Amino acid sequence: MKISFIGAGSIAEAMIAGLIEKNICNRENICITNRNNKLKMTELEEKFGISTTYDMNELIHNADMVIFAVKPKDANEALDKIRPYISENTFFVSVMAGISIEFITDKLKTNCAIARAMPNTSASVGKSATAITFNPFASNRQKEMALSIFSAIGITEEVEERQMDAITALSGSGPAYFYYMVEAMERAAEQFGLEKDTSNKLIIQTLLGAAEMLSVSGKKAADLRQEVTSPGGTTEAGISVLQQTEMQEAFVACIQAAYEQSKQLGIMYESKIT
Ligand SMILES: NC(=O)C1=CN([C@@H]2O[C@H](COP(=O)(O)OP(=O)(O)OC[C@H]3O[C@@H](n4cnc5c(N)ncnc54)[C@H](OP(=O)(O)O)[C@@H]3O)[C@@H](O)[C@H]2O)C=CC1
Ligand SMILES: O=C(O)[C@@H]1CCC=N1
Repeated sequence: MKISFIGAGSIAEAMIAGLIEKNICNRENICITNRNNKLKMTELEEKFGISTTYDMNELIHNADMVIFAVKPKDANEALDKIRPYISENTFFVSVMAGISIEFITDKLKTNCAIARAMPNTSASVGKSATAITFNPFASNRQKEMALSIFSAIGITEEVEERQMDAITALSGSGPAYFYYMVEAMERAAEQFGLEKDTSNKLIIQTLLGAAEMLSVSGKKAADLRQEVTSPGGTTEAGISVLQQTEMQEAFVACIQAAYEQSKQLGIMYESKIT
């Protein structure tokens, strides 16, 4: 199988790391390009043993899947660049936030198979939570291929395209919310004068353990929280501060803002169709 990437940033690199770890295809059959950052190309060649090229024909020709991973603001220019190399046989997989399949179809001017996917950077360790949707030109074989590739680097849910902005806000951006919370825990640990290595290990294991409990216990988050919260105890004292500061409301507003921004990215950059 040949998988090509257009865009060599955070998400492409996370996906490649995960795909290589799972031995999905020969390293040389993963090919990648970026706009002009040659240093990054060399770095990726050395790190992963994958192929790099600025020749769009080489990149797209015979690729079973072309994964499009540029920023929404660069979509117009990048789609213009690759249009001459796209045919009805191309399977185009966009991971861009906010940008619709309709926009991509209009830009590519070809009835090729298109998937819109939203993975996250935990793909790098095989733990992405990916949502995916397909246009009507995607064959069963192409759908199965995309599902198998994304499932190799995490879990995959097939969804309707109208759900993509919400999912982008929830699980696309999601890892960052947890990292942000960990940053706060690190600050607290530092203020207590705890040894950094020790506190980091404890924080990470706490996060992993809580995620595992949510995954396997079959209990709701609210019930698991109650189990930790002894009346008159430490957790109650801590959580009451989070309640006073309306932390849950802030979190909901955070995800709402990410959702609005995903919609806005579509409105902003799709209006520039040329
Ligand atoms: N980061 C994340 O967690 C996630 C990101 N996404 C989506 O993935 C996309 C990429 O995000 P991310 O990886 O963070 O972005 P980065 O900024 O890290 O990388 C963007 C890449 O696109 C390349 N690029 C820009 N213009 C062109 C062009 N005309 N032709 C070829 N390559 C080009 C850049 O090349 P150069 O460096 O040479 O300019 C760079 O390699 C976005 O649309 C984002 O919404 C989706 C899920 C998660
Ligand atoms: O922040 C962003 O726009 C991208 C999309 C989801 C995660 N990162």
